[in-house]
Amino acid sequence: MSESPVLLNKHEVERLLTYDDLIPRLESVMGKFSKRDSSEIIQPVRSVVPIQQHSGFLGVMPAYLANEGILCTKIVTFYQRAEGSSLPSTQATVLLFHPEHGHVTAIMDGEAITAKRTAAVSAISAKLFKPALSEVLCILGSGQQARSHYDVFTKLFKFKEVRVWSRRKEMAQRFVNDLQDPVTVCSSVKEAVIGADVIVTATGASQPILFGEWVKPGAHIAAVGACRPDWRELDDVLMREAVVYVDSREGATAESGDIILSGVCITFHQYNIADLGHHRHTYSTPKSLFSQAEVFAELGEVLNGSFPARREKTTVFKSLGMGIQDAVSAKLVLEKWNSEH
Ligand SMILES: NC(=O)C1=CN([C@@H]2O[C@H](COP(=O)(O)OP(=O)(O)OC[C@H]3O[C@@H](n4cnc5c(N)ncnc54)[C@H](O)[C@@H]3O)[C@@H](O)[C@H]2O)C=CC1
Ligand SMILES: O=C([O-])C1=[NH+]CCC1
Repeated sequence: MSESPVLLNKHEVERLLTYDDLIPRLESVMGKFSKRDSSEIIQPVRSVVPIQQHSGFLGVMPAYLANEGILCTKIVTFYQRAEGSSLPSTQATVLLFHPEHGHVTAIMDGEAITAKRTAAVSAISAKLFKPALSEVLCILGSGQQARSHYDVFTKLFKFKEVRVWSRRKEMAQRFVNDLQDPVTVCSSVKEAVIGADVIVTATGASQPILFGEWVKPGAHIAAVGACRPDWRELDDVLMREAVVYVDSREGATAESGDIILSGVCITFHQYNIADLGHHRHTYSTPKSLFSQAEVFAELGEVLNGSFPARREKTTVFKSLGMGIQDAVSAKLVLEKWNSEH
């Protein structure tokens, strides 16, 4: 009979998962994923069940990494919370399985994994795409992701100034009060982003909050929120002017409102020639005046050398989150735990 699974709470996962260990594993797995070798990695696009009555979603994120012997799934819920709600908007549990026998080997908190792996992947994007001279970091949002992004970005890079903006100024102030180093609290998004070299968007917004006209040419944007096809954080100007990188092309096509909606401007009608008394033919005019923002490459395609990092341009890394990122994180946590027991 199989042994009982190891159970690890948020505190344990937070303690065991370090950015120094995590970043090289994420770089390696994302590079491999982008080679699309299904004998090595299988990761379908996340299945999402809307919880309409409560403005929430349940997502299931499985992944199998054959060569590393990792079989995993994360189960995550995410909600659009009312302003001032004390409930977390993202909650998750990660399960590791024995790939050969199929039983569960570990059940662990997924909130810490989600916060750290997402921020670590954004930091990898910044390593590759941020301008060589990056002095100002701007974080939009003041929740869990904002905090993990602050932690890893200030650990890996040296900024002269860090700015934060949140919907309610007191939330940005509370965020800053928890930190050791000085951070500027901004009253508007515009004030926060003007002149910034690196911008993190980590909000629950469903309409654009970051406008291209405010963004310094050559800046890098790590866009973490807007994980639904009808949600956005970034406007059309920014999406069309920037070189756009994504974590997974399939995920971006299915889930990123910033990409999917970026071209939809004017919709023309379809009409049927039979209406005009001729033979029956359906004619349709172009659906939109502008074409959609193009995805230039996956982060993994840059990591594995198939595409360049266009650091000289304004760049957007559109992150949606991937099961493989959770899988390598969970494996790392379990390895560390095993080494202590
Ligand atoms: N790309 C990825 O892999 C992941 C993305 N996410 C997404 O990142 C975003 C942030 O997640 P958490 O930090 O966990 O949430 P959180 O609830 O801890 O923080 C959300 C922040 O967004 C702000 N916000 C909410 N609605 C807003 C609006 N309409 N306009 C402007 N600001 C608004 C809140 O005031 C708060 O500062 C969410 O959209 C979440 O779905 C979360 C996990 C992974
Ligand atoms: O990757 C992830 O866990 C999530 N992305 C959007 C909400 C949760």
